[in-house]
Amino acid sequence: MSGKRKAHSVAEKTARSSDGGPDSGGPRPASERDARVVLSNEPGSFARSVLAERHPALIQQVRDAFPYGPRQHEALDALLEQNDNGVIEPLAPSEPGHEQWSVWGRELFGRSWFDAPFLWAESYFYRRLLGAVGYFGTGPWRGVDPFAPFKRAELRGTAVDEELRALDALADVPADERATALLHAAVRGNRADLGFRVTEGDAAPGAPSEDLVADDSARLQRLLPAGAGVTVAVVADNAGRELIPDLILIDHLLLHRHAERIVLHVKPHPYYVSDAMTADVVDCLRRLADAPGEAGRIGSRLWDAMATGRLEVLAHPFFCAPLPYEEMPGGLRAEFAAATLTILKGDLNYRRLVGDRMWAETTPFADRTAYFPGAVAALRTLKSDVVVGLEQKTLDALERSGAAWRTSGTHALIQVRGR
Ligand SMILES: O=P(O)(O)OC[C@@]1(O)O[C@H](CO)[C@@H](O)[C@@H]1O
Repeated sequence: MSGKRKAHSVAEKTARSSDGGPDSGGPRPASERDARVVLSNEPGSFARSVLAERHPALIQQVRDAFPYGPRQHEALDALLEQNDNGVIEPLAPSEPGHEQWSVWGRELFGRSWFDAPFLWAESYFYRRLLGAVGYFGTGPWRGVDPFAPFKRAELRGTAVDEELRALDALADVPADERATALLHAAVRGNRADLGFRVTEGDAAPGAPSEDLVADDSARLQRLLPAGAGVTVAVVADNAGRELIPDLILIDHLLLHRHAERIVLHVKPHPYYVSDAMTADVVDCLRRLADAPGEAGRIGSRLWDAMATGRLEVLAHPFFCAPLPYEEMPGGLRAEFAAATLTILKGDLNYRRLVGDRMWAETTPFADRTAYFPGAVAALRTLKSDVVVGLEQKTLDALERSGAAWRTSGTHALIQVRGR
């Protein structure tokens, strides 16, 4: 497993010069025609480090976390070998999702994992990992979340205790200030990404160097005036230390009538290590409700909101698909269209929202999200190369820093496109 990645400027120069394409050293293109799809075959690139370092390390962590039998170990060995040196193989016909993945992978099977689009390769890696440990099988490991130990340990940790205790002080802050604080806490919570920590280290959310490269928080709040009786969709990302602040923000929006109803979209099965499923929502609600003080009051209100339907959890299969949101199915599009605002959390959702391409960083966020039904907001810690909507002066300052600002998790953004 690697240590810290080299400063992105080295990797980026390598990546930009390697293919001689529009990204070779010059400014990145804004048009979809020219902005190349992120692949994992660029030497020194972040995407390559994920497949070459993060995935093997993750396989080892999963092996160590469970007393799997010979069958699971053999399947994990095979996945590791494929990931490192082999080619992409289709799911067995007996595997759930075989037909769908046969369509999604028809032009990629037989090619190196590194030559497939990064978004696709990573999504398929997690599907193959679940297959290897029997998650979708008919045996005793069916439905056993291979990432549950990591998510559980994080949720039970003392860091969460401290974050819950801090809510007591926040209870006395004026409501509008509290809203801004909770919005920023939800963004900082996105650093709590267990997959990210496999190679980037244990960066705690809210580190002092946290810096917003774009902040549309005021515009977001203007979209949700009190008493408007609207529905808000929240597309969750990670469980634990990200989902807790997300739920606290949701409670605030419901309590102060910034939303009459909130739909929380989670993953239908384990994904990207710490991505939240319904079981993780329940664990977080229990963690809140069992806590003393303001956290307990929040937990009780959210529990009641679930009972009355003001808070509803949905788990659409599309959230584990290797596709951009531009290709979302009609039913999900209708869900988002019915919401006054859809808030997407996290880095992967951002990549799927704007398109996993090396866009010019100043490409307007509104351009890249024009297809999305209704107003949309992204709350994201930067943990991968894709970024749009930056002002030129912000980009120049970030580039001058020479730091790996795109992938280190030290910077974040709140970007909004109104209706
Ligand atoms: O969506 P999240 O949890 O904020 O981040 C997901 C992530 O850890 O996985 C991908 C690379 O492995 C990147 O999108 C990002 O680094």
